[in-house]
Amino acid sequence: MKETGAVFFIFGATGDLARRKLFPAIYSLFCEGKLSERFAVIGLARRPRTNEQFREDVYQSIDQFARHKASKEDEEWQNFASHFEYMPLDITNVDAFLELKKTAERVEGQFGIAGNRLFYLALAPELFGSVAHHLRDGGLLETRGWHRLVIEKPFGYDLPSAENLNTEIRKVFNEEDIYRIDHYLGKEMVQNIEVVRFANAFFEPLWNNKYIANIQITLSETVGVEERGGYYDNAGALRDMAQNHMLQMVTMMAMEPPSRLHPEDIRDEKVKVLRSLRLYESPEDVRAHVIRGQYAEGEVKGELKPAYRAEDSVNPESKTETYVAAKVLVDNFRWAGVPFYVRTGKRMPVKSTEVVVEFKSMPDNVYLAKKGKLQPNLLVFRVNPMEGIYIKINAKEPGSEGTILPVAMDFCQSNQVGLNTPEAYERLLFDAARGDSTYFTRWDEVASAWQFVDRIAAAWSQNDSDLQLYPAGSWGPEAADKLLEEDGFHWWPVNGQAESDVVWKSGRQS
Ligand SMILES: NC(=O)C1=CN([C@@H]2O[C@H](COP(=O)(O)OP(=O)(O)OC[C@H]3O[C@@H](n4cnc5c(N)ncnc54)[C@H](OP(=O)(O)O)[C@@H]3O)[C@@H](O)[C@H]2O)C=CC1
Ligand SMILES: O=C1O[C@H](COP(=O)(O)O)[C@@H](O)[C@H](O)[C@H]1O
Repeated sequence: MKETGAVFFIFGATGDLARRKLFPAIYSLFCEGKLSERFAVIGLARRPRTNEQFREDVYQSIDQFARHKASKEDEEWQNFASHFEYMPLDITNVDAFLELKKTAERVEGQFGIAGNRLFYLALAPELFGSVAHHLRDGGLLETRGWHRLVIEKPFGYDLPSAENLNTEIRKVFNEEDIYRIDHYLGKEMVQNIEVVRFANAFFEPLWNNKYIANIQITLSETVGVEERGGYYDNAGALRDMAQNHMLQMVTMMAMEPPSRLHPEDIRDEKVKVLRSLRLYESPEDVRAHVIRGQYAEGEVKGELKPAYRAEDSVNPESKTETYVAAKVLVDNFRWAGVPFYVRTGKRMPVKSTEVVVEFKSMPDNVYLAKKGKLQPNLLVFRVNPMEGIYIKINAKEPGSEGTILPVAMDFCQSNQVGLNTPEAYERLLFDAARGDSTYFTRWDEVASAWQFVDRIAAAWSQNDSDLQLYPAGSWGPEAADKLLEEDGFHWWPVNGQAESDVVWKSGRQS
């Protein structure tokens, strides 16, 4: 990409995603020398903007959200900004795409770009299909370089709508040129799961139902629906987080080692996991294994927050879930009998993404006869906000006669490797531009995930009496705790909460 350059077409350039994630990501790539001088960004949306106004918008977004700071006076900033152009365009109007073609050719001439084009759809999903057709009909796919389509989630509303969307897009783009974003796959520690699993002799041999009791995945957020009430009230936590991010994290934890580090080999292994998910058989089965909740008024970090139903653009009688927890089973040789407990919710007490692997306890042995608390070993991937790995083991209490204490080995990547690791969108944009689709979801993954989720949605649509309200700032409905208690487990605290039993941290005795 660096040699031949590329034009990034950002559809939805005046929107929230572009402002918070995409412009800052492009700026970081620029600052780190990952873009050559041969790049240009064409921002596209309906509202009028001059190039100067657009560059000011980009500056503000970088000032607020980028990890590299910019100064308007700096030559570097001015150089960067000169690569940005804006063109007002209504996606529903095919003639506008003929105009866009001319703009693209002019910009490519100006920066010496050889015809590579990356079309990023930061748009409402209902517009995805028509953009693909209009790109073709407007002649934007006629250059000699590559043409890639980056699509935001959600990819469809259910399996049939996802199939329709896919059919439309595939009329124009080949599967290998479609990059379906799941930004969790761009997170450093999610990518690290593979490495920790497959590059460490003391994990891989234990990574199966003989040694692992359960796996817990938590994606908790303190925010509510913010300005996205209209979208969210239709989607809910199941479609917004579980169908994509949550199930993708299950695949990273459960997949077999790929035969080669090739995108298709890795995605082949991930899709096998999705196909092995046990589908809930009936509405009763769903009710027994999937818990849904919706936040009511409550305090988060000492601040009173309104109920979900009082949020902007949300139906005041909405039955949409803002929390979902489930017991998921992966029916294959490695994972038979190991529950994956997953949960995600808005307005939780902390923002945290964590994966906890709980190992089976040692059989009754001489140490159990001693006074102490033998706890299961835990391996924790801390994805967000701090990045790191935490391992909990049992050890002798110093100075005692064999009393056992749980101790922690805590590798905090943010402290030890350095803060400021690339944001997910930086990695994913860079990968899309260089043609690496490893951390994008292939169509068969999307389809299998919908197949699993559709059973839940269908059961929920029949009867909503199981929707439980939870106060904002709590950990969600109690039924989610019972889900684990019935199996003799409990949720492990996230973000290092309740670590009073930990005596060693970062390898030092405290
Ligand atoms: N925001 C986020 O945090 C996340 C967003 N996403 C996904 O990213 C996508 C974009 O989300 P977000 O940025 O929040 O949405 P916004 O509503 O903030 O932005 C939508 C953009 O689309 C443009 N647009 C709407 N209709 C048209 C049209 N007919 N022709 C041209 N442009 C149009 C709007 O500009 P204008 O009105 O000027 O035309 C605006 O720039 C969605 O698919 C969303 O699900 C995914 C994960 C997180
Ligand atoms: O895709 C989405 O993700 C965000 C949470 O992302 P994170 O990187 O901050 O953990 C969520 O708020 C949003 O509802 C959802 O659409």
